[in-house]
Amino acid sequence: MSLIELREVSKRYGDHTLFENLSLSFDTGTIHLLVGKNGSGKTTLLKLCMNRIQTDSGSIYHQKKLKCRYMPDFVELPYVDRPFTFISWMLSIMRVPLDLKWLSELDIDMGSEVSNLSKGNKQKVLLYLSLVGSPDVVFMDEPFTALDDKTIKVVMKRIAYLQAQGTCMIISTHEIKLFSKLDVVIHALD
Ligand SMILES: Nc1ncnc2c1ncn2[C@@H]1O[C@H](COP(=O)(O)OP(=O)(O)OP(=O)(O)O)[C@@H](O)[C@H]1O
Repeated sequence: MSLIELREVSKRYGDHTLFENLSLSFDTGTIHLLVGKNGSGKTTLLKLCMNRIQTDSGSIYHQKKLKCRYMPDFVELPYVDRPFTFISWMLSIMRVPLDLKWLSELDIDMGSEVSNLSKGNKQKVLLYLSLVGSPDVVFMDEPFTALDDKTIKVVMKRIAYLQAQGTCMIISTHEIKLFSKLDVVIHALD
């Protein structure tokens, strides 16, 4: 049985039909890339998969007790704490142990308040929390937009590691080339 299944899902906004009877399944250890032009429905499909928005018809099945993570394309992070305090607090809520090796690999600017971090460093904090531990499913919306080349390599290594551990990742991206060495399923939404 798949972790998540979409069965004949349709979604429209007004008279704009984004998906018509779409059926997809997401299994353990698979990477799915949602690709397509701006406005083609990548974020909408992610939100449907997460049950954050309603379908117009069709159904979405989630295996019970799935550990899911979501990395949105933008979040303000208005926290006065430094990254280490913020991350430790988030991990305690998530009930996931601190992984110092993964944290050091990302090389986050630990000296500034989270709210004052650069865009790339904020994205690193979100990536840390999305890819720490052993989630069953990770949803990521444009996770590479503010990252430098070195960080992209680190993140790709982590994604490959998690895939080997059995994590399913569903990623909206314009950067298909980054995944050329990985086994991925591409969903073209144009
Ligand atoms: N809540 C909403 N109400 C009305 N229309 C919406 C809503 N959310 C999204 N849309 C529309 O649905 C379409 C798909 O939007 P979506 O954000 O899923 O696209 P996307 O592929 O993620 O785009 P981008 O690459 O620009 O991030 C767009 O035309 C958008 O305007």
